[in-house]
Amino acid sequence: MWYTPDACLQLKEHFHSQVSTACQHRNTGTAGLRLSKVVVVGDLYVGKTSLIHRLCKNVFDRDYKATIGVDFEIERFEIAGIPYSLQIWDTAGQEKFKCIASAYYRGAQVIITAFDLTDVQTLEHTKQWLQDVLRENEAGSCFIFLVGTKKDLLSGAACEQAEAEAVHLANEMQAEYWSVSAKTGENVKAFFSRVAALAFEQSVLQDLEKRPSTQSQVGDGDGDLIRIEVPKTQENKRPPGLGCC
Ligand SMILES: Nc1nc2c(ncn2[C@@H]2O[C@H](COP(=O)(O)OP(=O)(O)OP(=O)(O)O)[C@@H](O)[C@H]2O)c(=O)[nH]1
Ligand SMILES: [Mg+2]
Repeated sequence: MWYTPDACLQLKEHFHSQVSTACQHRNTGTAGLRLSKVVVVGDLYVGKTSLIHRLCKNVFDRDYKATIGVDFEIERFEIAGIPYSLQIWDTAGQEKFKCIASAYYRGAQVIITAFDLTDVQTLEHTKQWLQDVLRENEAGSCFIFLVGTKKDLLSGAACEQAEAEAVHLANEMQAEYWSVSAKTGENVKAFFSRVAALAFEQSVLQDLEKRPSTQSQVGDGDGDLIRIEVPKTQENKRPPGLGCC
């Protein structure tokens, strides 16, 4: 299993009843128009850029090109019939670029701490990466994921061992654990679809809370299964002056 109940913080299969009702009535307010900010951090060479490029461009490049500072991609999803987008910030793992990248940590709704499944040191460093991002955000306001990359390079006992250590650390970090391969694409869409679903639900709930109380009483107590489709089209935008030397 790519993620286990042990490693999963949100075991529920359904949206909050208010959210599913709001979706049925196409009454999700401005939530569908908003972008959720996702920040991806982790040591250099763990595969952050490769993971994002697999999702957004469906490509894999064997050659390493270090990210300089930060870069971002926007990926559109459709969740319970409502369009929803993630703005995914790809940060540099190299120490010398850390001060540039950390300027973009603020306002993260989702934090993805990535490590290389074949390099245990990169797992050990994820706690520090997480602390750095949390320092710039309100405590308890972010979904946290621990993601093991390069799953294609491990199998059998070595894989089980690495995953067990990761699940243990994920529990300490209050993070949900996933393992992925940018090379084969394994779990990449499933993982980001889950990220999008959780961010979407939170955004809709926040939107409903802001409305007058009579309007927010729309729940009928029944939830809908979370249904997500990753659309074929996407739009990639880059901030001026970023993502290049
Ligand atoms: N086999 C395998 N190699 C991978 C995978 N993901 C990334 N790589 C390779 O690992 C190297 C580093 O990948 P990047 O995505 O550039 O790493 P990064 O974390 O963005 O590195 P920085 O930008 O320096 O922080 C590249 O040579 C990739 O081809 C994977 O899933 N499987
Ligand atoms: Mg990179």
